[in-house]
Amino acid sequence: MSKKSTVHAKLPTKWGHFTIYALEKSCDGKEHVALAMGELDQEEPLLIRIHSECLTGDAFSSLRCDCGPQLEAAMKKISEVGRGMIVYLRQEGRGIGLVNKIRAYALQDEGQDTVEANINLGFQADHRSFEVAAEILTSLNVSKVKLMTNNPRKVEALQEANIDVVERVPLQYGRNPHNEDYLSTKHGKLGHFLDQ
Ligand SMILES: Nc1nc2c(ncn2[C@@H]2O[C@H](COP(=O)(O)OP(=O)(O)OP(=O)(O)O)[C@@H](O)[C@H]2O)c(=O)[nH]1
Ligand SMILES: [Zn+2]
Repeated sequence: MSKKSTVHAKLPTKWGHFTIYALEKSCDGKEHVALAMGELDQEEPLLIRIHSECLTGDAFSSLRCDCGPQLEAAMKKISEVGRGMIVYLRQEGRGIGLVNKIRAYALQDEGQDTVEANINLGFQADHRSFEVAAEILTSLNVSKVKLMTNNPRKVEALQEANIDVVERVPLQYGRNPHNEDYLSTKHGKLGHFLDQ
């Protein structure tokens, strides 16, 4: 990714002052975002979160998933440390898009779990690639990280792309009666590290 394809500006938030990077020319053609705080290219590993877009959870406080509380917790942790980055990937619905995610929700309303719904719509259980996250990190000179996630695939994807993941920081927030089944399916079928 060339430097020309990245624009940045100040972004004051509830959790302190970030710099927002908007990335125009990622390998998948989507407009991804990075929110950064502090010096990025120091030897000390950077606390980061790779967050997949969830309009319903991130913007509308949906209780069907855990995305909103995870995003808030990650921004808060970064502000406490004073240094870190959120890589916000435009991978709505684990990569199937918003309309298909709502189709999947409709199937879940009829009793299917999150994986069965994806498969019945003709998609993989998880349609994402995290290659683009590594591309973004590299373009911003980040090579050594502590990764906030419960998803082992994110750790593997960064390692495969030669990003040094020195620690996985668990990010278990936002469990509620509406997302109990969703979280247990993530644990049982998608292999997420989640306390049951
Ligand atoms: N297809 C589909 N996508 C969903 C569903 N619920 C949430 N999502 C999407 O799932 C993505 C978040 O993935 P999760 O599996 O919750 O978590 P993760 O990113 O794999 O792992 P963490 O780093 O631990 O949060 C977001 O893009 C959401 O929009 C669903 O029922 N079906
Ligand atoms: Zn969500």
